[in-house]
Amino acid sequence: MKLAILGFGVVGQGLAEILANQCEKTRQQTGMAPKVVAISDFKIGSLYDPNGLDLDKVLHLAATVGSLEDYPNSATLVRGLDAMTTIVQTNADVIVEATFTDIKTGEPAITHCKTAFAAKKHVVMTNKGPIAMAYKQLSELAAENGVYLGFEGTVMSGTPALRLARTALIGNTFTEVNGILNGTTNYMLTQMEDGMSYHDALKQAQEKGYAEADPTSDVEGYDALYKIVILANTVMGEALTPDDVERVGLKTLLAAEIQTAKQQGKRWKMLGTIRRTADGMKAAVKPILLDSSHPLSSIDGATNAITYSCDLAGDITLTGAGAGKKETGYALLSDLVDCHFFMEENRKVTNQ
Ligand SMILES: NC(=O)C1=CN([C@@H]2O[C@H](COP(=O)(O)OP(=O)(O)OC[C@H]3O[C@@H](n4cnc5c(N)ncnc54)[C@H](OP(=O)(O)O)[C@@H]3O)[C@@H](O)[C@H]2O)C=CC1
Ligand SMILES: N[C@@H](CC=O)C(=O)O
Repeated sequence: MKLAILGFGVVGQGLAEILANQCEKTRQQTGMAPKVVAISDFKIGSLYDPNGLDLDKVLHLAATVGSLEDYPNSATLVRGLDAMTTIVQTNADVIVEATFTDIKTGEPAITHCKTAFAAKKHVVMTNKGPIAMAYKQLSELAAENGVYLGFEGTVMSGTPALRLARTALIGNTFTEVNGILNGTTNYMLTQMEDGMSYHDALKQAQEKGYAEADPTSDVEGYDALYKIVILANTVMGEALTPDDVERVGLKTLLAAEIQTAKQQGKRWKMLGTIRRTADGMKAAVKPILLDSSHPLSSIDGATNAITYSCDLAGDITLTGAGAGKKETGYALLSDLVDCHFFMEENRKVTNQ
């Protein structure tokens, strides 16, 4: 399995660290042996070696100088390829899409996916744009081209919110889904309850790698809105679009309201909701005041939680990290394992 990583920020480096240091167990359990052949990043630079890159050297340069310029030259090393050229011209068979989530168009990541599929390459991604804006089209294109499309990390990072619903809970109809789906705002709300200012709480969330490159996406609720759209499309089988979701940002809440609620044993949470109603699907992302008895009221910090209301299995709540370097890197690893099994299955069928 030869990987090209597009976007080498928090998440791309998170995956690379796991592959460099903690992948042996996965190899023993699954037989998967991934090799990173290319990295393409606006900020840190781009490298391609068809024989594989030395991840220890790459990660050291990223951590110390923030640039790949000093990576040692070799006869096979190519520098400076942009994302599209990396997809088309390298020998990678799996594209890892970890670039910027554009909340208006989903581009250029949608084009990255389409280009990869046309070149018969698999895609795993944490970028929410393509799945929120174009899931149906992309999943059909992947199937037509016989390639894998993985997107577990787009909702709740390394906590398997999508895989749980799409595999373990199969056969249920989800009547309602409620979740705390944005780590940044939940972290901010938790800090603000203890008196921290909005700006300091946001700054900390950014420093910890939770926030989007443009944190407006987090605080105005667009990031959670995208996740609601992804859940509706991929888990509930409903073709919801971003325009169908009511959205209210965190800024509408005053710091005093947050602290007063806490003194009354209540908590404000940015809640994402999708409900099947007699009038169709109703979806929203907004701050809601929860009683302490509510199953989502105790969720602190960058932790996320989701409750699936299932017609057969009842209410099932899953809690775990909603953002973070290692956690989101792990989400990509879990998709790579799934992709490895998909590739193995294809190989068996081809050899029959
Ligand atoms: N951080 C997290 O916990 C989570 C993040 N995600 C998603 O994963 C993706 C990556 O997030 P994260 O690593 O935190 O973001 P970062 O901003 O840390 O890293 C993204 C990197 O990609 C580069 N980049 C952007 N566009 C391109 C492009 N077209 N070609 C090459 N490089 C590009 C950026 O460069 P520059 O800065 O110069 O633009 C930056 O270096 C995002 O889509 C995010 O929504 C999903 C779940 C959790
Ligand atoms: N910015 C997002 C990162 C994961 O999707 C968040 O804070 O949850």
